[in-house]
Amino acid sequence: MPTVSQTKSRRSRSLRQLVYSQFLRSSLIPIFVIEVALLLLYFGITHYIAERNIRIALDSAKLNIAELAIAEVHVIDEHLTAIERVGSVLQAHHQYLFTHFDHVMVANEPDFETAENGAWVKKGGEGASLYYSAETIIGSEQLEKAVKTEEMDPLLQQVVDQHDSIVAAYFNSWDNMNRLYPYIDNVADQYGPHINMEDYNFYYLADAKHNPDRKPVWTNAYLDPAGQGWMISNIFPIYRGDFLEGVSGLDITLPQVTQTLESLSLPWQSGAMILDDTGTVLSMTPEIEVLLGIQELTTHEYNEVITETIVKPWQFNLYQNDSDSSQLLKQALQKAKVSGPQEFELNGEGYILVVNGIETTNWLLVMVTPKAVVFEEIYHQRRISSQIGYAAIAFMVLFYLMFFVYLMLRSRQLANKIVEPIAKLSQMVHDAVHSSEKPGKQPVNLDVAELDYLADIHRQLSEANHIYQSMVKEVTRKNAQLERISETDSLTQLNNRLKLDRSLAQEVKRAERYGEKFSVIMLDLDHFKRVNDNFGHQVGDSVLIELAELIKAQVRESDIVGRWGGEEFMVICPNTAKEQGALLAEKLHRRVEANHFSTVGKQTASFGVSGYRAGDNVESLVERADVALYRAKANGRNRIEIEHL
Ligand SMILES: Nc1nc2c(ncn2[C@@H]2O[C@H](COP(=O)(O)OP(=O)(O)OP(=O)(O)O)[C@@H](O)[C@H]2O)c(=O)[nH]1
Repeated sequence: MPTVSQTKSRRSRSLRQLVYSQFLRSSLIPIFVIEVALLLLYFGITHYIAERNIRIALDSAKLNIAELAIAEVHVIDEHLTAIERVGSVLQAHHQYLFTHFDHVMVANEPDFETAENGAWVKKGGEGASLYYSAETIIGSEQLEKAVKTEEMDPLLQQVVDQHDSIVAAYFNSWDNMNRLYPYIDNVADQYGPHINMEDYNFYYLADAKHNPDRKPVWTNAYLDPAGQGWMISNIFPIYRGDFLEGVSGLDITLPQVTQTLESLSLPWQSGAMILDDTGTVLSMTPEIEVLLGIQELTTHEYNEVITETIVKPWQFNLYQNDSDSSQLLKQALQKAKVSGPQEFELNGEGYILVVNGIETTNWLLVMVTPKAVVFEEIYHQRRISSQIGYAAIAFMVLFYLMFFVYLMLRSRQLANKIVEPIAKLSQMVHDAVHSSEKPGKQPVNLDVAELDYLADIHRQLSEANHIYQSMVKEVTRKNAQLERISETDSLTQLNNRLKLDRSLAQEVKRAERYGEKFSVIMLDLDHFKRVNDNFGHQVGDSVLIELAELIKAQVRESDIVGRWGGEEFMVICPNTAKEQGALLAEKLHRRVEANHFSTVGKQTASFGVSGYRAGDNVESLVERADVALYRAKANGRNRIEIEHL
């Protein structure tokens, strides 16, 4: 017998699934949606704030850097102006010397000699060194100049000794004389035999053609012939009247310029460089070296004599170097000149570039600031915000998983709480429907009031149903009893005429359908009237009862025996041909004849036998048996007659 759960419809969902899906819809999905929305909001807001902060910080950084750059330019400008002031003193002194050349008196004349290479130099090691190119013929004029310019030495010495940034002070004459402090021991070897002053920038830049205003002039970076490496010079012409006697100068090495640059208080790990008017990097801080991928020139190995101006290689020229970094810097620089601080990107890093002119020299101070440093704090904040966000996501996922498991368990519990009593109730109904047992009177406790109520109603219904079923059974039994009575002869307890008629009809149908044979025996006691007359009706009745039992005892179980009426009986023999029916009649005849009936003694009976023929009905079949019986009576009784063919 299937249980309730087994008979569950396949299309319907179980109550447990229903409860679970309701939980899912009403709790989990809304929570998930809200949490995702909150996270999106969080990330959106923090992103917006960070971007806004970056924009504000960028603007303020640009402003700060620009202001700072102006201040730094002032510092450099002042530095250069201070050197120019020193130069002016030197210039005034040298001009005075030449203006009053005739009156100059020198106490201790130095000794001179012609070096091996033909250059004419001062001996000794006192004051400044003196050099005359071998190409200049040393006459009295040259000797006088060499001697009288000894007057320059104390001031040259003082200038160099008192100013850290000035490494050398000198005077170069139009006829290729060089007087330079500090003293160069091997000056002839250092300069070589020939020097043509007009070939060097530290001379020609100050001449009448390049410097008609006779102002102090700053050279670009060049390689010092005097052996001090890479440097720049502040030079100024020395005129006697309109005649250019020569050019005096102060030397500053590039490392010193760089030192000045590095001493600037640059914010945010900014780098700085000074560009001269040709676009050559005069000096740069290490940050710019990294950016440009070149190393600043500091020292120089003097393997050869410097015979002309040697400027920095083309790689140092921002306009000529075609590397990506140089090009980027150049573009940013040109834009910055027009519209202020510029942003550019190099190797995935963002930078801010600011440029300012250094008035004194016409150079440019370029400051480059990495954005990452400017925004470090903001980036840090953003990283923290992101980390908080990711932690929130992780927490949310964890929480959601835990909540999911919790709700699943809860929903299962709830589903069980609802499902189990319903299943119990369903099983009860199922059992009650399929069981004949009387339902119990005890009320059922299902822990759910509504279900208990339902169960109680069901119990009452079951009780009523049980009573109804009992009544139906009783009625059925009575009906069956009535049917039996209606088909039974009350005297002999054999089948009555009604039952015999029904059986005959049934056998006729069966014979028609299956082609079976069957036969009918009709028997009638002979002269029964006499029994009644002689012994009374009651004795007659008992004779009939005795005969009924006798017949019953002789026939098969499958034969149908009945009282046709009065003292006339019938035996229906299914599946029995007429001939066998006749044999049975014979047997009955002998038994009746042999029987000693109580009170009345011997009795006889007459028999008529007929067999089913195709096309027969009950009437025709019975009539032929009846005719045969009549013939038996007519032929003397106590005999058997079989129907005629
Ligand atoms: N005691 C008793 N007698 C019955 C019953 N039914 C019919 N009889 C009698 O049976 C007798 C039948 O008589 P008849 O028809 O003349 O037949 P018979 O005397 O047997 O003569 P045959 O049949 O010609 O040999 C009548 O006297 C009926 O009253 C019954 O139920 N009980």
